[in-house]
Amino acid sequence: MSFRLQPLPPARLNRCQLFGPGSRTALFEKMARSEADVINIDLEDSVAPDDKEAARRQTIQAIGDVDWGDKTLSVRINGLDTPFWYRDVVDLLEQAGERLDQIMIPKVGNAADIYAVDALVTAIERARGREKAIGFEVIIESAAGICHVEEIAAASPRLQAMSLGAADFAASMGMATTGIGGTQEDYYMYRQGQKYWSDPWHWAQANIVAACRTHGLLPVDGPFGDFSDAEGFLAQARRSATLGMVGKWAIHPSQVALANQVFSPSESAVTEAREILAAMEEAKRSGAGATVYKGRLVDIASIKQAEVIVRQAEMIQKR
Ligand SMILES: CC(C)(COP(=O)(O)OP(=O)(O)OC[C@H]1O[C@@H](n2cnc3c(N)ncnc32)[C@H](O)[C@@H]1OP(=O)(O)O)[C@@H](O)C(=O)NCCC(=O)NCCSC(=O)C[C@H](O)C(=O)O
Ligand SMILES: [Mg+2]
Repeated sequence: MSFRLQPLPPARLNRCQLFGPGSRTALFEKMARSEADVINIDLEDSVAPDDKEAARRQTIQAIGDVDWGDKTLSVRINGLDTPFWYRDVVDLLEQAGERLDQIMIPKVGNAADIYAVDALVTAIERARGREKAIGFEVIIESAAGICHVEEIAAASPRLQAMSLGAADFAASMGMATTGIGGTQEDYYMYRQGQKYWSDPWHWAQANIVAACRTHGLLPVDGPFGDFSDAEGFLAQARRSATLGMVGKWAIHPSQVALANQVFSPSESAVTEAREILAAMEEAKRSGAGATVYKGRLVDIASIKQAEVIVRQAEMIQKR
């Protein structure tokens, strides 16, 4: 292990981030009543250019008016290549109350993008005497973003989470697909007359997880477009969880329970984790650094794995 310890990510639940357009006010109360841990009101791509101003105004109003409970409340601003983003930031920071937790910055390409938004946010926070520092979450959804993923993860102490945005990512990379996440028909190995499907999102996800874990951010899987395909969503989410991601977006309420199911540890996993911690305590007392649990080796690394599961279970219990 390097002498520099791996920082822990923010200690909060992020199993599901439910999105809704800032232009569809009728959805706000429904989003607030959902079981999602994070709410993302969108001012970016789900809002038509002519509706941007109204969506921004309605979003600011709803941040104060709606009871969001204990959810993390985040607003996705417009991209830095648009004329809308600075006004999103200024109005949100000047007019929305302290209930706003985060802003989500889309299509980030390098650390300077974060620096620019941070400078603006910091100036407004100081000028207005805002008490709570706004957190940032970012979307990696371009070739530049994935190339600079590590410097982006390190770019600001405001950063809490990083998501893969499969749709824009596929477009930026020139991928031959219009699917948003999930298995792609033509991405397969072929052997002896059989097709074996592989995962075209895997390498980008693994890079995001490594950057996030290095800098103490929450790695999150983005949207799965076909909300009528629950099995496809579950398979994608399970792969993401296996790689180390902590949650997934929902672009329709039907996906919330699916994400919560995958990213909550099962009762048996929690029991097993607690038993491993107890077995390792016992081993430590007798001066051993490793022991056998259910016929397999467990050691100091197993303690860290078990602690992640127990910490997650404790946060869920507290909700
Ligand atoms: C996808 C939708 C446009 C579908 O809306 P709708 O046709 O109204 O769906 P249903 O009729 O099936 O809705 C059933 C009930 O659920 C409520 N509903 C719908 N959507 C939501 C929601 N997001 N949150 C809460 N509740 C919702 C309906 O009102 C119905 O309620 P009731 O009548 O009382 O039964 C819509 O779901 C939608 O707009 N989704 C979010 C789209 C969005 O925000 N997209 C942006 C994120 S994805 C992205 O940007 C890509 C990414 O950046 C990348 O590059 O990968
Ligand atoms: Mg996008």
